[in-house]
Amino acid sequence: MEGVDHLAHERNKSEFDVDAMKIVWAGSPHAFDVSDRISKLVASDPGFRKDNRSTLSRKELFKNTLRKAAYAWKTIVDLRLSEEEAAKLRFYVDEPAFTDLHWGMFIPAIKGQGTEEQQQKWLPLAYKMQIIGCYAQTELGHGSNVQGLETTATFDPQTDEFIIHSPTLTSSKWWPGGLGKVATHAIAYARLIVGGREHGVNGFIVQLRSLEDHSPLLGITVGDIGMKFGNGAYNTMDNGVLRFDHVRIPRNQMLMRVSQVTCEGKYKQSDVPRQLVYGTMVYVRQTIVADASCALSRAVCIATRYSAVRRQFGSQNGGPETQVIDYKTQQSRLFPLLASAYAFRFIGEWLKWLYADVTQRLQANDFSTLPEAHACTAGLKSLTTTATADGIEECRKLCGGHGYLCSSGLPELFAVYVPACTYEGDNTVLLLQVARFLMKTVSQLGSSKKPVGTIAYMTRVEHLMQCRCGVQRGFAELSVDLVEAAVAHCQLIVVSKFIEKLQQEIPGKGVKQQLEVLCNIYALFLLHKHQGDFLSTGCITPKHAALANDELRSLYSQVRPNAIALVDAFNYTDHYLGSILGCYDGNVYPKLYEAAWKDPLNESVVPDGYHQYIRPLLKQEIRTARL
Ligand SMILES: CCCCCCCCCC/C=C\CCCCCC(=O)SCCNC(=O)CCNC(=O)[C@H](O)C(C)(C)COP(=O)(O)OP(=O)(O)OC[C@H]1O[C@@H](n2cnc3c(N)ncnc32)[C@H](O)[C@@H]1OP(=O)(O)O
Ligand SMILES: Cc1cc2nc3c(=O)[nH]c(=O)nc-3n(C[C@H](O)[C@H](O)[C@H](O)COP(=O)(O)OP(=O)(O)OC[C@H]3O[C@@H](n4cnc5c(N)ncnc54)[C@H](O)[C@@H]3O)c2cc1C
Repeated sequence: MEGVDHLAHERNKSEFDVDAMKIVWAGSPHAFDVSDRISKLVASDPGFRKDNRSTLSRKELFKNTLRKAAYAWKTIVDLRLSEEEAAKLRFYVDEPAFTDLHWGMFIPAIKGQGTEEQQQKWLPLAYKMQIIGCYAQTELGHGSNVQGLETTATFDPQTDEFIIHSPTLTSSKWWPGGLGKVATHAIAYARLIVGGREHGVNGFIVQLRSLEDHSPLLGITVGDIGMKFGNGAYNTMDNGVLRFDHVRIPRNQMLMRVSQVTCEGKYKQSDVPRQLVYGTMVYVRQTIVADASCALSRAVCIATRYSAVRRQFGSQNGGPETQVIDYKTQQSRLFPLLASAYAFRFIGEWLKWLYADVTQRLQANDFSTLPEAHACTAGLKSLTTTATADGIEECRKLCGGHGYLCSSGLPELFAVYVPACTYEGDNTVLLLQVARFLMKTVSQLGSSKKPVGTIAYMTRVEHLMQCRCGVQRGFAELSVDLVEAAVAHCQLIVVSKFIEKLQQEIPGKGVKQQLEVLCNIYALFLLHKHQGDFLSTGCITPKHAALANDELRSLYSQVRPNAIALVDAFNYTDHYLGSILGCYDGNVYPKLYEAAWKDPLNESVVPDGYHQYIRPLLKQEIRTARL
C-alpha cells in the first residue's frame, strides 16, 4: 500500500545513528544540507523528470537534454544558487550532458593552463555560459598516446597567429563531449610548431561555431560521432568529431602557463614540468574517484533494499519465505560492495585533499609531490572505476530478473557508468603509469631519496632490491605483473586511508563501530580475493587465511541488521535513484506492475503488426513451404 514503509522492520534493527552517518557520508553538516536541499529541489520539479528516457528517440532524447540543461541553468540563475549548489543541481539532474565538459574540463583547463590574462578574458564568458566549451584532445587515431596526437598548431609570425590543422583522417578530433552539436569553443590539443621545430602538445582555445547562428566557422567541420552503448545512457551527450582546415587563431589563444611563444616567434618553456599540460586530466581523475563512490552507492542502495524486500524459498509451515538478504551467498556478494562504496567515498575525500595540496605547491613552484599526485589520481581512478563498473553489474545480478528491467535503474546506471573505465585514461594505461612510478621508486631505493607518503612502505622492499636478479627484464615483459602490483599499491592506499578516517573524531551513536566493520570487510574481502598471492609470498599462513574467512563471515552477520540503514545514509531520493527496486518504502511489486502498463507497447491491446504479420501466420494464410 502507498504510504506504508515496507522496510520499517529493517530500519528498526539499526544499531547506529543514521542521521549522523548521513553527515559522515556527505562530508560535513554543510555538505549534507546542500545535498539534501538540492536533491529534493530536483526531485520535486517535473522539469527534471527522467523516467521517460528509455522511450525517446536519439533526437528526442538529445533535445530533452538541451531543454533540461537550459532549465537547470535558469533554475541556477533564478534561485541565485552558489557554485557548490549549482554543481549539486547538475549532479542530481543525473544526465551526461555538454555542461559536464564545459564545467568539468573546459573551465578547469583554462584555470590550470591559462595565464592570468587569459583567465581574465575567458573565464567570465565561460562562467556566464556566454560561450560553451569542450575539451578536444582525443583523435580518431590517438587517445591514450597524447604525444602521438597529429593535429598541428603552426605559428605564423607574419600575422601573429597559429594555424590549426588536421593533416590526416586520424588527426580528426574524435570523442570530445559537447563537441558534436553544442560547443562554441574548444580547448584543442595540438603539436606546436614554431619556425619549423616541434615543441610537443599544447592546448589552444579555438572558436568552433558562430555565437550568432551556431553555424560552424570557416575551416571547421564538426558533428556527432553517432550512437553509443545502450539506448538512453550516454546518448544524451553529443560526443563529436572535428576537423580543422587551416583555421587561424590569435597567438594569445595558446594556453601559455606552461610554454609560451612570443610575437617574434620565440618558444619559451617555463621552468615547470612539461606534464602540467596534462593537469586537467589529473583534476578530472580525482573527481571521477568521488563519482565512483556515488555510482556504486546508488547500485548498492538498490540491491540492498531489494534484497530485503525479495523473499524466495525457505517458508516454514506456511510462514513467509526467506529474505534473500539473509542468504550467506547474497551477503558475500553484496556487503563487500557496500563496504567499497564507503571506502571509495573516503579515498575520494583524501584524493581531493591531495589534489588541492599539489595545486597549492605548484603555485609555489614546488613540484615535489607531482609524481605521487599523478600516480595516485591515475591509479585510484583506474581501481575505483573498474570496481564500480563490475559492482553495478553485480548489483544487477543480485536483483535477479527484475534487475534487468529498465525500471530497476540498474541497466541505465551501468550503461552511463562503464565508459568511466576508458575516458580520462584507459584503466590499464593508467595502471602502467603507476607501475612506472613504483619502478622508479624502487630504482631509487638505497639512494638518499627516501620514499615518503603513499610509497613510504617501500623502504621495506629494499632488501628485495639487493638480491634482485642481475638481468633486468624489460618493463614491457613484466607489465602484466607490474599492473597487478600497481593495483595492490592502490588497494593499500584505499585501506590505509579508510583506517586513517577511523582515527578521526566521528560523532554519532554506533557510527564509528559500523565504519570499522565496513573497513574490516573491505580489507578482509581483498585478503580473501587475493589470498593466493598472500600465501605464495609468505605474507600469511593458511591458518591466517582461514581465520580471515571466519572473521569475514562474522562481519557479514554484524552488517546484516544495519544494511538498510547504511544505504539510507546515502540519503538518495527515489527520483535520483530512478529505481522501483530501490524505492525507499520497499513497495516494489505494485510499482513494478503499474510501471509495466505505462510502456508504449501496452498503448494498444493488439500490437501494431498483428494484422500484417501474425494473423496470416495464425490463419495459415502464408503459403507453407512444401514439406
Ligand atoms: C551514474 C554515474 C554518474 C554519471 C553522471 C554523468 C557523468 C558523465 C559526465 C562525466 C564528466 C566528465 C567525464 C570525462 C570525459 C572524458 C574526458 C576525456 O577522456 S579527456 C581525454 C583523456 N585522455 C587521457 O587520459 C589520455 C591518457 N594518456 C596520458 O595521460 C598520457 O599519454 C600518458 C600519461 C599515458 C603518457 O604521457 P607521456 O607524455 O607519453 O608521458 P610518459 O609516459 O613518457 O611519462 C613521462 C613522465 O611524465 C610523467 N607524467 C605523465 N603524465 C603525467 C601527469 N598527468 N602529471 C604528472 N606527471 C605525469 C610520468 O610519470 C613520467 O615521469 P618519469 O619521472 O619520467 O617517470
Ligand atoms: C564516453 C567517452 C567520453 C569521452 N570524452 C572525451 C572528451 O571529452 N575529450 C577527449 O579528449 N576525449 C574523450 N574521450 C576519449 C577517451 O579519453 C579515450 O578513449 C581514452 O583516453 C582511451 O584512449 P583510446 O581510445 O586511444 O584507447 P586505446 O589506447 O586505443 O586502448 C585500446 C587498448 O589498448 C591498450 N593499450 C593502449 N596503450 C597501451 C600500452 N602502452 N600498453 C598496454 N596496453 C595499451 C588499452 O589498455 C586498451 O585495452 C571519451 C571517451 C569516451 C568513451
